[in-house]
Amino acid sequence: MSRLRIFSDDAPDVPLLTSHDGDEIARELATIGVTFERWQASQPVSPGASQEEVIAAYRADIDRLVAERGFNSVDVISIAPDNPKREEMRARFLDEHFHKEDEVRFFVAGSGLFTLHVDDRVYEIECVKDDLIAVPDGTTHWFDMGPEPNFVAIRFFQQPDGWIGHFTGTDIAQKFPRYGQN
Ligand SMILES: CSCCC(=O)/C(O)=C/O
Ligand SMILES: [Fe+2]
Ligand code: NI
Repeated sequence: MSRLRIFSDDAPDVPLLTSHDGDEIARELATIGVTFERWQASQPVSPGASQEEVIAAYRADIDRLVAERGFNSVDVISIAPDNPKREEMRARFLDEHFHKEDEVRFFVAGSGLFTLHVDDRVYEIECVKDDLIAVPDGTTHWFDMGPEPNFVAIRFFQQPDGWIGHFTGTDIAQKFPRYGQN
């Protein structure tokens, strides 16, 4: 189940709000310019589906988003718990960073934990199957796929070079819960 927790950035142990309600999550995130939606596949997506099959199942929503936001490319990233590179893949996103484009991800399967740092608040969002999150460019954040990562996600890119992270050098991400800690 999707979950939003909001913290003060100096109190990682005490959530100010916890919600599993999709409409409430969308409302809270909209206050910081983040879009949260739930999408339904137009046809079943089997566990071993190709990129093309995954994209075809969400074609209408993908086309809508591309028309609204002008993306240049769309790809599918997939990681299983036995991936031999899982530790380095996890580590890549664990520290606070931002992008010079919106970070837009749709979870076709599995889950992951996005944490956004906006002003003096921290917004932790557990995204699960069917969740779309769009984080505005410049928003400082980190992402934890957990020690046994398991997700398939569609990524949308505006810039031609794909994923580029700008790391802030802070240690705030280490002070907040890792995925699955609570
Ligand atoms: C679900 S893909 C997430 C990894 C990523 O691209 C990123 O920038 C996390 O912050
Ligand atoms: Fe990111
Ligand atoms: Ni709960």
